[in-house]
Amino acid sequence: MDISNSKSLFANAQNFIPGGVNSPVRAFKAVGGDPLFIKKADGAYLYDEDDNRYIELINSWGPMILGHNHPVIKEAVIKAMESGTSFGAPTAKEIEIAALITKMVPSVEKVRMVNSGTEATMSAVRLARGFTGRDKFIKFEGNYHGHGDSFLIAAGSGAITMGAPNSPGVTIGTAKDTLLALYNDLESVEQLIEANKAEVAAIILEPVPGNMGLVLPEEGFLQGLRKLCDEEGIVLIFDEVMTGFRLAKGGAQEVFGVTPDLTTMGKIIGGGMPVGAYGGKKEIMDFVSPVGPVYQAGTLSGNPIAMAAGLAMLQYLDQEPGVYNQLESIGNKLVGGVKQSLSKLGLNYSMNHLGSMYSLFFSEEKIIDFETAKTSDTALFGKYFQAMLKRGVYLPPSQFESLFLSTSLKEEHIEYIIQANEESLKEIL
Ligand SMILES: Cc1ncc(COP(=O)(O)O)c(C=O)c1O
Ligand SMILES: N[C@H](C=O)CCC(=O)O
Repeated sequence: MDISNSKSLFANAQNFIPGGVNSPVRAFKAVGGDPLFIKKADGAYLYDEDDNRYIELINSWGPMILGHNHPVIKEAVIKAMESGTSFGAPTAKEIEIAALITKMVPSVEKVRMVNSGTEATMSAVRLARGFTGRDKFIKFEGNYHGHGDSFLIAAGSGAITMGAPNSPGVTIGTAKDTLLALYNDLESVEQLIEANKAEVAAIILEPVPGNMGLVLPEEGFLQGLRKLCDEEGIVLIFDEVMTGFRLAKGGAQEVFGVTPDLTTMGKIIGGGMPVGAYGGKKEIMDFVSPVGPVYQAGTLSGNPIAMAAGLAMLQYLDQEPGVYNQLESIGNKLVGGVKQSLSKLGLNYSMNHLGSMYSLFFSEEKIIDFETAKTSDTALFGKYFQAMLKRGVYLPPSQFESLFLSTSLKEEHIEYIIQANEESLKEIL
């Protein structure tokens, strides 16, 4: 495969951009080789600067749930562009999207739009602190909530991929208020709460973590957290930046029937534009400025182009019959095929799957948390990644990320991926 244009662009990019990329995981450091520079994308495909075509299994890290360049989103963006790109003033579309979010995610009674998932999680924790008058919060090892200082402690995603789950630059003062629990381990949470009685403002978690590879909550874990929060006056925050509008209209909270106090959203909510949001109970959300004392603002928050894209995306997901069944069926077929190949080849690698998200771990352990995720053979994952790429399948370039499927994957794509997966496994083992 000729990737000479990507190679020379990457060499040049490194002169002007740290590591040549605007987000670390894109640099392919964990899997070797040079990153591909992407020229365009359409439906299930990405095209690089050398005109190679790849089937998409990242989908911009989740947002492109309908595939790329979907006509509904494209038309909404073009139409919005004709009226100007930013006003810094309220618009009618902001009410429309906020109302639709509250309909799709009933625990969200009021919502504030921001520009990224990072802003959403930072703002939600600040709000929980302001609301409770407490300073500390609990997060889980291997969960990723964006790059806010207080989250870069035992963080998943690019942080663990780059070998820096605890980032320099985060002060001891900040870090001391982040308490670390073990995912799927209620006892570890109870101990932290006991040791920090009446000091914990919030528990924040990815209800279905996708940033240490995909991990599923064990029976009773989310319910147990809800109970603890109720007993201790702690704000329960579900970070649904990945899972929101993906696992179901109402996200992981709908799938597992557990209601958080606050929810953070991102990715799909912007239809591919930079959007995040946080929302939840009215009594908590009314603590946000200008009605309440907790400050949070944004020059481009609620940007009209971004709102048009997000609204078109959410309306489609809300109204198009069978869209989540379609995603479920794509996921089941693909994962079923990959599992068949694993057993045919006598491999016991672990797979976690839910709806349109899955991860194949190069580990024979059941992956239930950060410790077990880290048993994966990341060097072997790197070889697998390259073998798939060579066959035109674009995976997340890290073992510690989930794959994201889109409705644009048709039968022929699924069959091709299953075949490529089997050939790749044979090649690397
Ligand atoms: C669960 C989760 N929370 C927060 C974030 C941060 O979102 P963003 O990258 O839009 O800042 C991400 C992804 O990066 C995420 O996966
Ligand atoms: N896991 C991250 C977000 O979901 C990956 C995106 C990034 O860090 O660039």
